[in-house]
Amino acid sequence: MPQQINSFPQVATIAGTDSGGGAGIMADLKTFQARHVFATAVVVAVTAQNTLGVQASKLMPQTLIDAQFQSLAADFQIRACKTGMLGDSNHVRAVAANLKKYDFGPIIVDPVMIAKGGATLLNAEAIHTLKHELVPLATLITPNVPEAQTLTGQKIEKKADFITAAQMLQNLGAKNVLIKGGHLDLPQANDYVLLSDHTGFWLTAPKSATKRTHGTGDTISACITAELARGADLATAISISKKYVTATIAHSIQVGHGHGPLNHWAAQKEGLSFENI
Ligand SMILES: Nc1ncnc2c1ncn2[C@@H]1O[C@H](COP(=O)(O)OP(=O)(O)O)[C@@H](O)[C@H]1O
Ligand SMILES: Cc1ncc(COP(=O)(O)OP(=O)(O)O)c(N)n1
Repeated sequence: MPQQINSFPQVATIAGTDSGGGAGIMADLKTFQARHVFATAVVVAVTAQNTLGVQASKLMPQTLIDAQFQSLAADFQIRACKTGMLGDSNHVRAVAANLKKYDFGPIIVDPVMIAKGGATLLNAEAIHTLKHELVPLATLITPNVPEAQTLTGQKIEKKADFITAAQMLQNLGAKNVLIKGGHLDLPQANDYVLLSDHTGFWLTAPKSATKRTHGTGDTISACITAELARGADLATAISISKKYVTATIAHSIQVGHGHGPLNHWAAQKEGLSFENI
């Protein structure tokens, strides 16, 4: 009898590494593993980083970016992918060109700009390039409040501002929008979702009083990528991912001396299976 080939959902992160293990590709890989998908990665940048900040970083040569995409496309069936730290204009352009060339399924664009410690992860010129060349390719864009404000010019303070900014991001070409509200000084972590059919909904969770939030944006976007690859519809993938990131923040682990990393085992710790968190 021929051996049955087990097709396992395969995903890709296209982003930067974090030597401290809390954010970027490292957070993505931990999330993918926890959410039962097979993780692959295109390394765009390498950072020397820990929970105290980014000490150094370097962007990969563009030929190596192209080669990594080619390697993945030649051997894997990538069902969904996400982008993170892209560094500069040329690298945003190179990633956009590869995402047009290869079908990696739904594209989740996390428009990472500044690390929690304040380091710039996307320069000013690259913001313009991202807005015009990568955002139009996005199945879903997942900015935090400062990133959404930068991309739209819309100040975000109250609920109506989230809705206006989300509509502006759709006008830039993103099909669906998730604006994450974790940066606002509120007792709740409120996020707003605007879907391609123009319906919107809020996601709300209690805000944990902790500074162990390094990699929250990476984790929620990686979880959405994983859930889409496993077959969920977008609204369900986003709702599951909000629950997952909330659990990883609420059950924090003591690692490092600054903005600590999340607990990617949190769902298991709560006795929640990967299907029903
Ligand atoms: N202290 C917190 N407690 C609970 N949820 C949080 C907390 N901080 C952020 N979140 C949630 O984590 C996700 C990402 O957070 P946010 O800080 O807004 O974006 P980013 O990590 O990209 O800067 C969002 O769902 C947000 O609501
Ligand atoms: C390589 C790399 N990518 C992304 C980030 C951003 O992480 P962080 O500052 O914790 O913010 P969120 O992931 O929560 O948006 C990074 N620091 N390094």
